[in-house]
Amino acid sequence: MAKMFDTSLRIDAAGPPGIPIVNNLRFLRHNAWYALDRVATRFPGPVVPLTGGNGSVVLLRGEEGARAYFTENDVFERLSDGIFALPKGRPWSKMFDAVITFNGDRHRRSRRLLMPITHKNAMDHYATVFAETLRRSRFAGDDGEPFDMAAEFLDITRANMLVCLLGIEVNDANVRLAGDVARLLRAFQNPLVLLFPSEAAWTPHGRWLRDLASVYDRLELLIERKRADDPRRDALSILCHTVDENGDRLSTPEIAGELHGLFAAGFETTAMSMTWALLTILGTPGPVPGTEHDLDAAVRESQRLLPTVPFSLPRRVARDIRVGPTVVPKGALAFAAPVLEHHDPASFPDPGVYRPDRWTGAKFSPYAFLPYGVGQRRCLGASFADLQIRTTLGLMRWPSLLTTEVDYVIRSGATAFPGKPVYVRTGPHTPAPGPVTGSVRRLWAA
Ligand code: HEM
Repeated sequence: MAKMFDTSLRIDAAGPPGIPIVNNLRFLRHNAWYALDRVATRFPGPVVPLTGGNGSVVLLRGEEGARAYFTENDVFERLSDGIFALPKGRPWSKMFDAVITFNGDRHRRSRRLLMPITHKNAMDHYATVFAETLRRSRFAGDDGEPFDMAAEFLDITRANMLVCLLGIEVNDANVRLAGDVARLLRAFQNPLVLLFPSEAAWTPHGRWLRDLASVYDRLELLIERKRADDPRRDALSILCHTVDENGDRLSTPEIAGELHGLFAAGFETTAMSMTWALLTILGTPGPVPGTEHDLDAAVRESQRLLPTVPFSLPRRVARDIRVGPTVVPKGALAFAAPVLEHHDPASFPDPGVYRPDRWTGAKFSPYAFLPYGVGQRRCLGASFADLQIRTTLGLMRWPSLLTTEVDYVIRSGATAFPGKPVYVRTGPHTPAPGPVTGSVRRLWAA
């Protein structure tokens, strides 16, 4: 914690001054919108000291800021254990042993050994699974009963992760395993789990450690079985049988950590990207996408307008670095904000307007459109997610939108969810819904 509140870090960025500690507390009291609404717009340069008055938490923005943030990986280091400086070597540490938290050579090695899971042969297999999962979903029914599209997409992506990532069928025990994996990370954000680290079985922390051990036991058992089995096209089998040109391979505990990370990074994000895409398609008057090209443009435009990961995963600044006129101090906690870049009128004229045709023949800077980040740390599952979104929406008969008041809520500081269920109905089409209202309109203006 101490590092996050290092209000002694000096920074000289043009913009209004502030009182260091008061501003740090004010920043924490608000949700992430605070940075957008109140702070970022008041600082003109590529470096925005989010806490005002000191350099403990900074936002890097614009072409110059985003380029430094996403390409200077040896300076902007991914945090290994969330934003809290937790002690190392504890039972939970294995949860952070994955490509998503590694830096330097360790990061490069993990990425190299994970890459085969997105090779073409595997992707062809995944596409077949995605189509089959959609066929079994409520989107393929026509009973006319309303259902929550976000919840249904979560079921769909969970099933796809079980079959494509772990290579196991969708049954009760495996769905429970997926739920337990997802809960581990959520529990880590519960202050009761973190602040009272008693290992007694009845405490939240003790329960969490027990759950953690049980999840990792199940994953390691699965890995051992896959190693003994013939190679197959699911990602876990590929990882178990991948040996690089130097004879290097991931060990069983390493694969378990990676599976946890891949699941945590890919399950809710993909479901919410599909939710925002379907919402913008159904909630915009006019024809729905009729061709692959139209759908691709609609998905990109929804990812631009309502990004599922509006703020990047935080980095710690490893040494002083100059970005534009400002020196970002060593020790600062740094963010980039794809949502701000996506709404920069210099890159996207009328940024609040949903306009899929802006993608036809257009070329945008890789630092302006960042749904998956960019550079050496770009989302490792981006092609898996893209294929899943386009296969699922591409094969769907469009339902009707019933809920039109939708809030854009950032949960756990990372993923944007609708605040409440968003109901749709399949079957014969009902009249077009009224205009969509709610806090999504702060980004989706017209
Ligand atoms: C639409 C769905 C998804 C979105 C919007 C998304 C977005 C992101 C973003 C923004 C980052 C961080 C980039 C950065 O801070 O530099 C990231 C990293 C990552 N994502 Fe995704 N992601 C999605 C799906 C997936 C899937 C399906 C998987 C796995 C199967 C996955 C695995 C990862 C991993 C492993 C990283 C860390 C990469 C590294 O640090 O080298 N993601 N993702």
